[in-house]
Amino acid sequence: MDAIKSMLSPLGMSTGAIQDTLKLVVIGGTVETARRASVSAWNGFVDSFFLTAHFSEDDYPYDWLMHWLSKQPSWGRSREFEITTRSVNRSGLSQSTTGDVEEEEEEDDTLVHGRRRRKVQFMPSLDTTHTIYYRGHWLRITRTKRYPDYSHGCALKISVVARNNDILKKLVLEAKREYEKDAEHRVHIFMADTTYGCWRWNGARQKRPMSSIVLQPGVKDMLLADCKDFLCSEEWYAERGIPFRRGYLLHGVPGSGKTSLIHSLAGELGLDIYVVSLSSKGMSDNTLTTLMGNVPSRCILLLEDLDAAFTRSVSRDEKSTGAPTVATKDAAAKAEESDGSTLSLSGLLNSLDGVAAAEGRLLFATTNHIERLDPALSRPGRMDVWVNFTHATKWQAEGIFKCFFPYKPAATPTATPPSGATDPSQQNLPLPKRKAFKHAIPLLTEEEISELAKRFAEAIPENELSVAGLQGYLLKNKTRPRECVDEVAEWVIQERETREKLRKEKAEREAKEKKETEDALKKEKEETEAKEKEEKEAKEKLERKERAKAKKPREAPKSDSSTTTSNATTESTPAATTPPDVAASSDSSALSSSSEEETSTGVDADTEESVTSEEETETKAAGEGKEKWVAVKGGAAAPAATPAPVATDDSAAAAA
Ligand SMILES: Nc1ncnc2c1ncn2[C@@H]1O[C@H](COP(=O)(O)OP(=O)(O)OP(=O)(O)O)[C@@H](O)[C@H]1O
Repeated sequence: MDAIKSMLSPLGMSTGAIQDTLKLVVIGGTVETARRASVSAWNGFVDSFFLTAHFSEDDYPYDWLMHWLSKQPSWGRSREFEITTRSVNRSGLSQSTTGDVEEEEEEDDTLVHGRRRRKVQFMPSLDTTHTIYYRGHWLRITRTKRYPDYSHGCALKISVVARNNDILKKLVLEAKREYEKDAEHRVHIFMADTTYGCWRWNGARQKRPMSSIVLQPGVKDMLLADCKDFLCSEEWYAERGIPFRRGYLLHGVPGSGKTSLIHSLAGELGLDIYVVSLSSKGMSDNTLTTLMGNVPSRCILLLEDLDAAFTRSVSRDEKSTGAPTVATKDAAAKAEESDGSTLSLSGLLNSLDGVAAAEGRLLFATTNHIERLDPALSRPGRMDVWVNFTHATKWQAEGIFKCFFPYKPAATPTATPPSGATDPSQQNLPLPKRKAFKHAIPLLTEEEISELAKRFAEAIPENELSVAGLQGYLLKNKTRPRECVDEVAEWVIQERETREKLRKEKAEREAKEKKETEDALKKEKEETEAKEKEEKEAKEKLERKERAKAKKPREAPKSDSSTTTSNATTESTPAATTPPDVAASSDSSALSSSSEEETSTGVDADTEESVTSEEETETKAAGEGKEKWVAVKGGAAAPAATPAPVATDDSAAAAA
């Protein structure tokens, strides 16, 4: 210290201030060291005594626990929140604090300016540790972000002081049970993410009752029974060494209920739906194989619009065969370049039943054009059950009418359904009990609704209109059942007219497009031919020039000797030796020299003659012409004009 003092004294600093600074540094350092030591001791304690479980947002247990936590009163008392109006877990169930939003929940069904009022939800904020008491243990719960730069990718960490992990198992099982109980009215949809080759949760939809799907008698029951039978026959398949997979191909006209049936089946069987669009951007064999390998064992895997996978066409043109024509091959190549899609048929087949393909899933594929499918794709083993969907039959029309108009509940409920209507979709639906019915629908008796449904069905032509079309008409008239039946014949006529008009427009459009394509092709052909002709001519010229060049040195001595005699003779030499092609190729120079001569001599015909025709030139070189040339040039402006033909020849030779 004395040494420091003696060192600093010449600088004029007070030793008291230095001492105080040093003391502060020492004290600060000690405190920080103590803090760090205590943190690491605590972490060591936690690590050695706490059991810690991690839950990733990508997986179901995270959802179960978030749902379970949202119901815990202690979670509700937490002092730090994020506020959101979005559903925060896969079930779409509210992630709300208890108490705070009950009032909001009561108003859930009210509409404000025609829109459903949004529910505000409170979410536990990130990186905050919450403590919850559960079955005699204190749970420390922290929600963290796995990738700070991305909005997705949260994780949950739960630590508890316990001797074994029984308490955590109980917690997860309880959370799962509660989640499934609350989510039993929903179907979860997952979409394929081709960029990362993974599945993304896309939403949870209300289950659709099977009775709301109207198909020909027996079809729904057959499918449902087949799916149920498959799901409980794992051992049977294993014993026989058959891969535990089943495929269903739903094909037929658009708007006939293919997708709706799959949704409904998923609800009935309690399965989630994993949707792959094979024509989506970036889809490749590898991505598809990874995706297919990652579907859970019990689920519905849906391949939509199977026929569009390889034509890469978004159009569902009925006339198109889907066969890879030359044009479509080019288009496919271009599409491949632009969207990076490299899916091949063999890649698809491998992903469906290769070694890496998942087992236990129900594969559903839909297509509007079964004739376009490769037989390998639709063979048994890949597609075991085929169902054809047609336009609406009278039976379907009657069923869908009954689904739309509920009847007035009778004082004594009628136990027996109308004769021949064992299918629930052919039974009149009673008024919904759960909520007050908001639409002003005149309530008719069951008999009247049945009667109206029959009349409605009679007016609908068999196998001509889509069920989706009928649904659209009924939706427009959902509060007018009687008028709906009275006006249906008129609607059918209108529909036919509209379809006819659309068909004509389409035909015209196609004819126009065809003509445009043909014109474009014709023009292209003409252009190509003209170009080829030009090239051919240029080539010929070039050959002639080369020939001329080769000829020139042989005649050179002649001209040399003539130069000694007169200028005129010198001029005549190139004219005589210039082959016609050279003359033609150097038209411009010839013309320019001619015009020069023209101005100087007023005679050009002879000059042109001298450079345009081989025969003439040769004749002239031999006799008369030569004389004529000499006479013109020599007479008027021989010295000035002398270089012109030479220059012409030179430039032609230079060009050659
Ligand atoms: N058989 C049916 N029973 C009840 N509703 C149906 C039926 N067919 C179609 N619909 C109704 O029509 C609409 C379209 O049906 P859906 O999407 O299931 O048809 P799709 O055959 O899958 O059509 P696409 O081939 O164009 O995908 C849905 O709203 C559905 O309610």
